[in-house]
Amino acid sequence: MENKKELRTWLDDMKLDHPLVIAGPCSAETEEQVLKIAHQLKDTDVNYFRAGIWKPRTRPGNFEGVGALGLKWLQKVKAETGMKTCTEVANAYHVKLALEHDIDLLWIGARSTVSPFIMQEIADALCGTDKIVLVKNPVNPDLALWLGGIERLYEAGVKNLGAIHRGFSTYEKSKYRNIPEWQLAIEFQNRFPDLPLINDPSHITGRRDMIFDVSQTALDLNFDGLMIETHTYPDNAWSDAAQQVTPATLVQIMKDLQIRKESHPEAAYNNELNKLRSQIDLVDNQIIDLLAKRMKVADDIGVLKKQKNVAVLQRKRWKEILEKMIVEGKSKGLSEEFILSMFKAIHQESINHQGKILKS
Ligand SMILES: O=C(O)C(=O)C[C@]1(C(=O)O)C=C[C@@H](O)C=C1
Repeated sequence: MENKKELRTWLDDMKLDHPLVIAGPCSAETEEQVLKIAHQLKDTDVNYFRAGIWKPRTRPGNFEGVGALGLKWLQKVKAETGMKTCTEVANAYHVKLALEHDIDLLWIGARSTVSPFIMQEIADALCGTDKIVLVKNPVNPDLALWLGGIERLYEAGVKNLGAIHRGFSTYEKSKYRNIPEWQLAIEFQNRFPDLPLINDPSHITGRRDMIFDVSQTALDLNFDGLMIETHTYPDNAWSDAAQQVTPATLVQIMKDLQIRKESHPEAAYNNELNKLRSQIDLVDNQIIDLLAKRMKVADDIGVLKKQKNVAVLQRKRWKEILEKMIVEGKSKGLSEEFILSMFKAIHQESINHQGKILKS
């Protein structure tokens, strides 16, 4: 699959003056709940009404969705409000039922994207459909697996495609439910700049108070839309209560978000920008020179270690460097997260260099 302008035709055809918005409850609970939320979202920026019908849960015993019955409620939503509808599908049977109930947009969840077998089954079931199909990133930060899932759909003749960035599972403690790994989303855009990319701040944050911030970051990174879980009574939701917002909050979020342009035609702005970019280029070259210099010292240490048969990894020294650099970085306005990831990468390169020397 190659990038091409036509990949975003379905989105361009909507002629929106704001990012695409998909909203609605995490789970369809009752017909009354679904319709109430839909009516509250009817005259807002929301383009697609979402509701989970089949809910993949990490452990058994939690609410697993109302099943096919919920599709009838979504049909009612469309009939009563005129809103387009969407839901998650996780196998060929779900696809068949969703298509039979004329669901307008289907998305494939993170736990399905990880499995090429399931993705192929879903792709075969969707063969040739003109419905919009969005693929969430797999739970692990694996860009090839994510793109591979989308490619299976493309090869099955699904042309109205897109992706949803919902963050990645992590073993490390984090303020996020699923860490965003923005770099991966940027890489995704580098590979497929015209494939619509939607952000899911609800699943990234797991907390409603962080949804605005993550949404703004996504828009600043040129995402095409947002999927935000919305419930009339978020605290009483049957699933993911902490991350849902009320329809009124959603409206406020959409009002407060700054939608920025990709560029600006003004000459003065572009001159100033180019001057600053030249400075960045200069500093970037200095960084490379300094890194090469540091690596040369690491190579010399490698030679010493080889002579005396000493191990590459020196945990105590490494811990000292990290601690010192975190303090140093903080005093210069650099976050601990940044210092850690940068120095971990430097250390790894140093280890790779010394490893080669010791093996030579
Ligand atoms: O101090 C050392 O022993 C080194 O080899 C240098 C270095 C580094 O790059 O800073 C590399 C590997 C060790 O684990 C610790 C530190």
